[in-house]
Amino acid sequence: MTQPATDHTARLMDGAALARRIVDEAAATAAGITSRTGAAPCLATVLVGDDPASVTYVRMKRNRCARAGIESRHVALPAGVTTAELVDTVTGLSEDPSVHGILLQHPMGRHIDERAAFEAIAPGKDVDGVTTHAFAAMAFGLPGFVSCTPGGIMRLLDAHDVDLAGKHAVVVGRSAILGKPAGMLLLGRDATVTYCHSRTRDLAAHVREADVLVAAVGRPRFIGGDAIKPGAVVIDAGYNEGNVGDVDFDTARRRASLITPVPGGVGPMTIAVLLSQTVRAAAHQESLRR
Ligand SMILES: Nc1nc2c(c(=O)[nH]1)N[C@@H](CN(C=O)c1ccc(C(=O)N[C@@H](CCC(=O)O)C(=O)O)cc1)CN2
Repeated sequence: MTQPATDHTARLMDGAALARRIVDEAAATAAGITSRTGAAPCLATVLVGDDPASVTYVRMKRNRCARAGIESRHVALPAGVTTAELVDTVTGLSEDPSVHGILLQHPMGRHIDERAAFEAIAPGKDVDGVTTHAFAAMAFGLPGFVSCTPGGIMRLLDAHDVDLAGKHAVVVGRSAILGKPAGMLLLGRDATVTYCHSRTRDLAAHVREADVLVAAVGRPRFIGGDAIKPGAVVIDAGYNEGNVGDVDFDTARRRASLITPVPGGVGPMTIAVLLSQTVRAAAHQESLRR
């Protein structure tokens, strides 16, 4: 993996192109389900409040669904909704046989118990991989739905033939739907995983040791390229305002062997995995009804 640190530019991992292929596959599966059952796979999207970034992400998800022949049923709740009301809404969708998958957009507001809200999603409809059930299955290496961004990261690594066994993967960030599951998935592929976070001492020293770096802190250009090990694979899962990642791309690409751009890297993969898992959920629910 060693590369000279000068006169070098990393190869881009084109998440947008790979996402298009995954969405095309999902569209073909959706078409089959629709012709067999007379009803398209259906994703319920639940949005609390009107945070502009969340509004945009949910709109993007619904647009991609429409293009893939997946119905999306949107539930917009006021910012002041209580946890109990949100749980009731999600429980109703979990019990509705015409809904195959549920997406509850995060963040939901500081007054909401997000864990309680996520846990109201029936495991079979948790196409966003946010429940304890999904996390445990993923951690044990059992089949199930994975959290979409970490799932997208793994698909990007596989598409670029990145061999993870024995490699040192450093995950910067420990959120329940990104950093933590990303580290577990890498561990499941025999990487040696270090988690770093806001209380980590001398972050740069850890980053320097990373063969594979996953940046998921949510702070623009937080990780400078100078700390990146020459030849490292750099996955930037940051989605900060202005489409800026967590890694300083211009300096990082001079040292990395492979790097995801922002935009066009991990972001589109997140949505592609959501659609792919939605049609899988619909196909599974259809098989149970036969
Ligand atoms: N319940 C969930 N909430 C959130 C998730 C999630 O997976 N499940 N992820 C993030 C944000 N997110 C999806 O919700 C997301 C972020 C960015 C993108 C994306 O495609 N970005 C583009 C650029 C955006 C643009 O063109 O405006 C890119 O990187 O190319 C998709 C999804 C938070 N919440």
